[in-house]
Amino acid sequence: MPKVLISDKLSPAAVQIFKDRGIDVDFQPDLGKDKDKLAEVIGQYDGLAIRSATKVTEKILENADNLKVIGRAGIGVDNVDREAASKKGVIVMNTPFGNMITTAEHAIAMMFAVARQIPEASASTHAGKWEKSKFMGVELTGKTLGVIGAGNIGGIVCDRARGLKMKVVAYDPFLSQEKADKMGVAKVELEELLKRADFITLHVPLTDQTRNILSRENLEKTKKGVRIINCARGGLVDEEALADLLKSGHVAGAAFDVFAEEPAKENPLFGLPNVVCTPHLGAATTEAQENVALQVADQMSDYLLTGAVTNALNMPSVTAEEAKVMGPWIKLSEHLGSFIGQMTDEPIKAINILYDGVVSEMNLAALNCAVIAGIMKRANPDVNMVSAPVIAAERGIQISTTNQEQSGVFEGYVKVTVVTSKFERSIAGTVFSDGKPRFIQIKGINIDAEIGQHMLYTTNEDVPGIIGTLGATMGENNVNIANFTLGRSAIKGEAIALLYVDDPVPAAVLDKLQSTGLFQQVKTLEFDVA
Ligand SMILES: NC(=O)c1ccc[n+]([C@@H]2O[C@H](COP(=O)([O-])OP(=O)(O)OC[C@H]3O[C@@H](n4cnc5c(N)ncnc54)[C@H](O)[C@@H]3O)[C@@H](O)[C@H]2O)c1
Ligand SMILES: O=C(O)CC[C@@H](O)C(=O)O
Repeated sequence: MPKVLISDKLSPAAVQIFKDRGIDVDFQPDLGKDKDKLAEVIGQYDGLAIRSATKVTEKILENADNLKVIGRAGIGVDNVDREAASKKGVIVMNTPFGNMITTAEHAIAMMFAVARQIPEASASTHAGKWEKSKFMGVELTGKTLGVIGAGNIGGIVCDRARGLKMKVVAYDPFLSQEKADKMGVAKVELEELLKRADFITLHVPLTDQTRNILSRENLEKTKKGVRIINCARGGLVDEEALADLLKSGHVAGAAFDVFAEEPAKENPLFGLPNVVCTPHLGAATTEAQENVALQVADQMSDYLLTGAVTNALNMPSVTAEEAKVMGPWIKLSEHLGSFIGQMTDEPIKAINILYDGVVSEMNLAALNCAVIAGIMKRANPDVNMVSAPVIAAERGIQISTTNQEQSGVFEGYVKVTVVTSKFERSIAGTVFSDGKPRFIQIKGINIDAEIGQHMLYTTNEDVPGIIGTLGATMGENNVNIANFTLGRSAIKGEAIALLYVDDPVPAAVLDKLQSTGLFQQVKTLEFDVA
């Protein structure tokens, strides 16, 4: 039974889902804050469900020998070392939609709060003062809202702001003109947004491109009296520069939910007038927390129990239905990769994968991962479909794919070709109606080989006596043959044999075959047929 650790304060709904799905779950909501303890226990778990308090560092991952999936109940995964997770073969998934409405509403609430100085007016009223003239606000109607990042949350903010009769301008290099028109927003460059906006709200992830996007220089380009809202990530705005501009009166107000350092105990913005701050509450509603907890528990359970992949950031998605239909093709792809990997001692420069017929309509991204994993396992048996593409990219291996309509007698097949500086090698395979993968072509020679755990591959010139020699040598050495497949390029041309045997062929038997002088190549192969 797979075992999952919940190391942050997730809604109890998640615990119930895991239990209902037959997963053993440990709910330890404060463990995420104790990195030493987490590193000590993580090795026991197949899954880790988190919010933002748990930091999944390279060091934690080093100890996570059984971990298969990390599920973030939320959107931002900046608390997970994704690169280290990918290299370790651990899927990282998030719940991109569960808290988007709640967070967008928080941004709108922050905009109202800063426009009307509600927190300060409330504190003053609580204190028995009646300072009516002190808290003069501004209307939102007719004002221009500048939205930086018009994705899921930014898109909802645009929609709500239009409902408030604001003019909306959006800066997002990935927003198409068509989508902007549909949303009723003006797509602008950042410079123009800075010049035009009365309010600016940020909804981008923190990346190398967005870090400090509101730098001192950019803040100085804003309209005098602008108000700035950040409910996305700390680090997007130069907080020192913003504090200076608030003090000088250039910026009229700011509303921040996220800070460069969190938990924020000290910050240049703290204590300044008309700065509204909340402690990263963007996603903190009952509805959103329930949504993300249910989603993350379902997604993680699906993966651990069926292999279905949803909302993964380091692996193509595979639905439960696809996982079922594609299972044998994924296995075949891994075997094809494994054959090539075991046969190739040279550094690989490129991998070309051809998908023909029925398989060309499947989820090719997942099949590619399986081929690459099969190839890479030769060098590192711990490689899986998540880590293999990362390792291949690190090694500069070019991956290309072609898909074509059914071209021959098979309903579909996969052909893998690797290119090294010395040669090209290819192998093709298919899945028969019994759901069993078969090799159907090696080096352009047609065969029909069942795939077993232990196999022997030989190449030779097509002359009489080869079958007898192979059979007799195996028999004399007590190696039982389960299946024997032959193929040749032409009469007296190049010939190959694939033997599926019950036990690994001992090295002494390989030497004996080599010493006959009949074979160009004699090679044992192992396949993970489980
Ligand atoms: N405060 C909170 O509690 C809270 C809750 C949820 C999400 N968030 C954060 O909100 C942010 C946005 O989340 P989302 O779900 O809308 O993400 P999203 O991926 O749907 O949208 C992000 C948008 O940013 C755009 N973008 C990327 N790079 C850009 C750049 N250099 N300049 C301009 N635009 C760029 C993308 O094209 C995309 O449209 C994330 O950082 C997320 O972590 C915060
Ligand atoms: O879990 C939270 O409270 C914050 C979540 C938020 O930052 C997110 O990126 O989804």
